[in-house]
Amino acid sequence: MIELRSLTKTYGEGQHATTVLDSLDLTVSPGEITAVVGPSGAGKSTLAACTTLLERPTSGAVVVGGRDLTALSEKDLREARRGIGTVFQADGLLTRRTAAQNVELPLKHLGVVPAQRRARVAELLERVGLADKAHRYPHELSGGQRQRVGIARALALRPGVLLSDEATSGLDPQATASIVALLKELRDDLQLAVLFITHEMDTVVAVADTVARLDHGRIVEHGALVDLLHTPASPLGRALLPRRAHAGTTEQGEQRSVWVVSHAGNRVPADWLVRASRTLGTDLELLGASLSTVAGVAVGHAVVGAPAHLDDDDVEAALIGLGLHAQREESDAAEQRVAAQTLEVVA
Ligand SMILES: Nc1ncnc2c1ncn2[C@@H]1O[C@H](COP(=O)(O)OP(=O)(O)OP(=O)(O)O)[C@@H](O)[C@H]1O
Repeated sequence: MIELRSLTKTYGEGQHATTVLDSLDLTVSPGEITAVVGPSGAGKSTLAACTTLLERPTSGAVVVGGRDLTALSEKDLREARRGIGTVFQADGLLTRRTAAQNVELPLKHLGVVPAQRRARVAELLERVGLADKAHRYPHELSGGQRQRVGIARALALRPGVLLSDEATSGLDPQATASIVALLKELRDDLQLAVLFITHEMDTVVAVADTVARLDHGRIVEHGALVDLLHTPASPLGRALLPRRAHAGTTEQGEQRSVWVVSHAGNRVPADWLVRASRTLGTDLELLGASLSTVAGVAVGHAVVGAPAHLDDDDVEAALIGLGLHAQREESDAAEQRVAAQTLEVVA
């Protein structure tokens, strides 16, 4: 478990002081992946650096396994840091060492005897699916494989916490998916607490149990991924599953009302569109959808067009009656507002 308590980082002094992390509180429990997202300059890198105490926080506590790292002497801190494994965007592997030798490094530094080192390295490479690549050099591995070696190395000293700072950024979708699957396996098998810092919203939806949005050094939104995706009013939920704008007229020029529909829970019948159309006595039109299953729960939204002659209250009642959230899009301006909000979060 890792707890950041009232973490504050201020650079400079007096008039020139800039507070980059502002009394930030965040807890990641064992067996949980928490993603931290936020626009450029929000403080994500500073958060990563302060979590490992590579940067000293100005105030606040970083508690790992019950110990406040900020209160330790340099010697004790070196030892306590072993509780946090780190993986960064640049894999940081030594180019003239093989995968096995790279994974072995932290064990060597710690003075683990050779026979034990070999056994542990073999176990770690097996764990990340690279047992057959032990003697390859980094340039002989793909980006995703190099990142797996980095993860194996981060796990060498059996940390309880894994800090991933943009570890999947720059990887292709397939490699990202394989790293995401590996992190989930490690979360479950080793009960790791994973702090996953990223700017990639797709990856957040694939990997996170909980999500925190960082803005100007503060956590401005925080919750279970599924809850955020089920809350149409949540800027983070919208940024995680952005929607496209749809016109208020059909291709034939007929007026229609446009509704954004999302699952309010898990009890929505699969044929909701057919049922709502039947209730209203006319076909609703599916204009777009972004639906998926996260942790066994249907999430996402659909955009539905209804003929203009229908009463808004009737359309809303038909959709809500099926366990859906339904919100009528008022105008193009409303869409632009949503798009702007989404960009603000993602940018
Ligand atoms: N050493 C420093 N001295 C002064 N200001 C700094 C220092 N390091 C970072 N900052 C400022 O802190 C703010 C947050 O920077 P940080 O790199 O943590 O953001 P970020 O969310 O990681 O951004 P990005 O996604 O672009 O990497 C920025 O405004 C940056 O200019």
